Amino acid sequence: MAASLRFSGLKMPPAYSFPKQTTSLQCHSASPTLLSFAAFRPSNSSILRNISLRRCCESRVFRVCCQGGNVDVIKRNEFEAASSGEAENQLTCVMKFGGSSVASAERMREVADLILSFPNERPVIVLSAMGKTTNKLLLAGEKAVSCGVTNVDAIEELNFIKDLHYRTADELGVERSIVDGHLEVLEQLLKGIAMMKELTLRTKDYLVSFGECMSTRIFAAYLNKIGFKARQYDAFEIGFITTDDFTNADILEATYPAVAKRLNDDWISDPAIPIVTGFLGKGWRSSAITTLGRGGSDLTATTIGKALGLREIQVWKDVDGVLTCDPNIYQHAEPVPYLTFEEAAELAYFGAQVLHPQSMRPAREGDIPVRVKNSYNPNAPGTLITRNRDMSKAVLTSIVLKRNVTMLDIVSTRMLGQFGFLAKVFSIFEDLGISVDVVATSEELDHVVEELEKIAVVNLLQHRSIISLIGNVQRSSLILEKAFHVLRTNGVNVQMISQGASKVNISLIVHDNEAEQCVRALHSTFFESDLPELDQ
Ligand SMILES: Nc1ncnc2c1ncn2[C@@H]1O[C@H](COP(=O)(O)OP(=O)(O)O)[C@@H](O)[C@H]1O
Ligand SMILES: N[C@@H](CC(=O)OP(=O)(O)O)C(=O)O
Repeated sequence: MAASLRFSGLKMPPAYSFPKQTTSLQCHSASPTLLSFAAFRPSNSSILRNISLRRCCESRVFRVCCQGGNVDVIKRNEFEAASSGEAENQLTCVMKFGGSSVASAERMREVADLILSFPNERPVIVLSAMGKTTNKLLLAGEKAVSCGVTNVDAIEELNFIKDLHYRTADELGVERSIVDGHLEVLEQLLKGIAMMKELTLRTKDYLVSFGECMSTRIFAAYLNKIGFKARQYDAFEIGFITTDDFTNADILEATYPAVAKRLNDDWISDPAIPIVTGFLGKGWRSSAITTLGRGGSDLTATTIGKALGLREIQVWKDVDGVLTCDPNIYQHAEPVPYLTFEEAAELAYFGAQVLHPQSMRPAREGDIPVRVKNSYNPNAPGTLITRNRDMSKAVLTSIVLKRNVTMLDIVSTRMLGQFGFLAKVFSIFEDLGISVDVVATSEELDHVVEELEKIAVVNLLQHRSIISLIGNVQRSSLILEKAFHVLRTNGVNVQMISQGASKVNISLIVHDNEAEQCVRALHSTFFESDLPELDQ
């Protein structure tokens, strides 16, 4: 079993023997100077080459990564003398490129140039499917359900996908055979769906997996062709173990040591840039391919970052970082330079498409900084997400809109405050498997309403939006004062307000048709005009 140990700088013992299979050690201190004496020495010099000492940027953390063996605390200069040159060979960071970054041969070339423009990095690369391939695969599957087996080869999306991948291989000068097999099996799978006239969640996950399996094969082949040794990995073959919740699986703990071992062992025995499929895993009971939910490649990247104890996780997108609001709603959205893991998680959870909702968890647990960068504009500084940041000047960080939410007004038919009423309400949602702040289909809601009407008067209000104000809730009075002033002058009636338990989020519910206008007005007030001094 791999272990991850953590010491506070002050409490760290002068010498300590770590258990075998230790993969990651972290030393935290309030003062960076205390850390100058904190370093580690392998008691067995044969494992020296698997050890590295790193200072995490922007945080006062030194991280020592090793692979098995006993390690003792020693003075930093001793460590440096002992390990000089050896740590040079470790994998250093993870770079994830989303669909928009690898949408064509030209984009793949640019991404390769970008990766190679960091000669000091030895990155693990995570790729999503090319462009809109995942959507096209799902559409092809839906069409296959009703089109009849003989018509499968005429499905427009199937032909689009074939053409895109063959053309990309041709333009990059790699063999078409790299994706031939996958495209053939994909067509067979669609025929199977047509035959069965059904598309289960399990089949959906297998179906969409072709996107990542092909993009990574093409990209790895291209890097090899231009002289940079790369090795393709299917995540479901290297230890990404998940729950069996098809289309929305969770990563299980066993993933971390398994992935670390496989990638480290291969890197040590035969170094080649690892190119890993994002988004995919293997169900622990079913052994079938699972997916981590839409946008799940971000989670693949942060999982690898934590597993290997890397210095940094980079997610490369088509925008200059996390922005102050969705640029599709308001074009004057600006990049947010710094975020905490908590803010980023909240932002993603409440619907900002830019990050997968679960992706911050491994980064936070491993205390690994996440940088959101623009692959179309690599010089832009992007957003740096870390455990802590200076909040002294922070008011609002970002405004997030989640549309098409249904609001349920539930009034107890029994005496107000009756014991167990809320517990009963939530158990109804739990029994029906519906997340309270996630959009449910009207069919599901019929069941909820039916059940709730046994204990309450229920009023169902559809076409609502949640506007989440992510920021410094120490300043909540100022935020609310400003927000309500803006909304009132725009004639908007707020239908509900709640402050998240995480204390970085205030949510307002408004009618769908007023929501975008609200976001724009709130953005102008909070980001385009002066706010009062924070100590007032
Ligand atoms: N607050 C936000 N900040 C940045 N981008 C956002 C935000 N809200 C929505 N987006 C959208 O998210 C997109 C980037 O996310 P995504 O499509 O998942 O990228 P990729 O496929 O490259 O991983 C942007 O193009 C932008 O349209
Ligand atoms: N291809 C998957 C996984 C993913 O993360 O994609 P992207 O990085 O392009 O959002 C999806 O479309 O959901």
